[in-house]
Amino acid sequence: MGSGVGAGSGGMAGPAASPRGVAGPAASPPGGPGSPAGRAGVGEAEQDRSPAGWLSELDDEAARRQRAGLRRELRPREAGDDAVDLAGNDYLGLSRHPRVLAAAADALTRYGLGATGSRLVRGSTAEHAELEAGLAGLFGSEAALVYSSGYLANMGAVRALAGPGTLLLSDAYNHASIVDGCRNSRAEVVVVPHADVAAVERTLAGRGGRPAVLVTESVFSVDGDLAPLVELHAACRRHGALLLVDDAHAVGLLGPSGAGAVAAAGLAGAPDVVVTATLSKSFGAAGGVVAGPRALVSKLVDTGRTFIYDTALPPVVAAGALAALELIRDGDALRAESAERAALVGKRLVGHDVSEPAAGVVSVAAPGPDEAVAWAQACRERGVAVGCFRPPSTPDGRSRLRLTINVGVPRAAFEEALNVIAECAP
Ligand SMILES: Cc1ncc(COP(=O)(O)O)c(C=O)c1O
Repeated sequence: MGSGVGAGSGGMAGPAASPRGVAGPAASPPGGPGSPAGRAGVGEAEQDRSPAGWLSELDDEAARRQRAGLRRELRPREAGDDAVDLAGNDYLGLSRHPRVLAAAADALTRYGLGATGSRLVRGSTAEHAELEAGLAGLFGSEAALVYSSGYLANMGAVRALAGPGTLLLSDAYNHASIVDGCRNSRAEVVVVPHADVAAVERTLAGRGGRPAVLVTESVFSVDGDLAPLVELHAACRRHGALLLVDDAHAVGLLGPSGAGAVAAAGLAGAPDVVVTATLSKSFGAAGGVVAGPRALVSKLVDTGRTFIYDTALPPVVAAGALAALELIRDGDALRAESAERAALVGKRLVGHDVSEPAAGVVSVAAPGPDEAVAWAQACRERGVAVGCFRPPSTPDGRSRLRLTINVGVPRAAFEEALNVIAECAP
């Protein structure tokens, strides 16, 4: 494995779970199985193999994570939680849209709660097929395949495109699901500096006849910046490499009819571009998708382990996502509102280092991790939920609040929330 992919996945330290998978040196929880720290606590002396010994080892690991500031807390959200949501990913507010709920309720009575089996056994319904056709239409691809999560879609797509003998380039800020897909592929993985076209070009120039694939997010999940897709694609074309783009944070918000950043870049349907996305953000639902050539989808159905050996997305969710897809296609007004609100953040938080939002994610830099935590906590106490990111979820020196634009929040409440943030983050 090349440099960097071993840096870890799913690192998170703040109150909110990190959507990012590669986050610098400490991203792998210390004490993880097989890690030096994990072994150190057991000691060089005889290891206690009894159940009690194992439990005490787990306690030791937890204590080490506590000391390193890596304990995470699950905070159940109650149905009536009236915090203004600037932390979730329900960008278009569709998770509660009446048409989405009606479609899901109807499917619930027809199919019951679960899919009852994997897609190839009992889990495929007309709703899945319709959703796949609709998503292929949205992305302008020949075909699309729905997964039970975006995580599994990314794992499956990377594995299908890259294997032993492939040179796999992965942006340094890619999501954990991509990082894990890279590890799982057994390709030679090179982590390229974030959004660095020249580094991609240089790395591809050294591929020496091997098949090569570049994988990147479009809109990055923490800072909300947009990868230079046109330039990255041109570099890939020059070197005969494939481009795999995770459009999770752009679908619904960017591009014609909300088709995403790949479509906005004029790359929809390009034969050397594959798109993945999740239905858990703008769709307000759950599930993931891989969109690309029919031959790729056929390979995924025949051989993709994260597709074949996983219980299907529940039909109730597929039906809700299908209704959300229609709303996304007709959602120009929602997209305009989202863009307006995103632009408002920088204007209201004057004096702060606010990122230039490409879509629905805006980050506000904090001087350090303690300030980021204190700001987020103060906001929460005043009824505003914001994301808080600090190392190891972010690189050192890049602690920040992550604000997401949810147009389901009434405009007045959103604007008042910005005032609260300005006061809580002096
Ligand atoms: C960029 C990106 N890709 C993939 C995923 C995984 O999607 P899902 O939550 O549907 O598994 C996420 C979610 O956090 C994400 O932010």
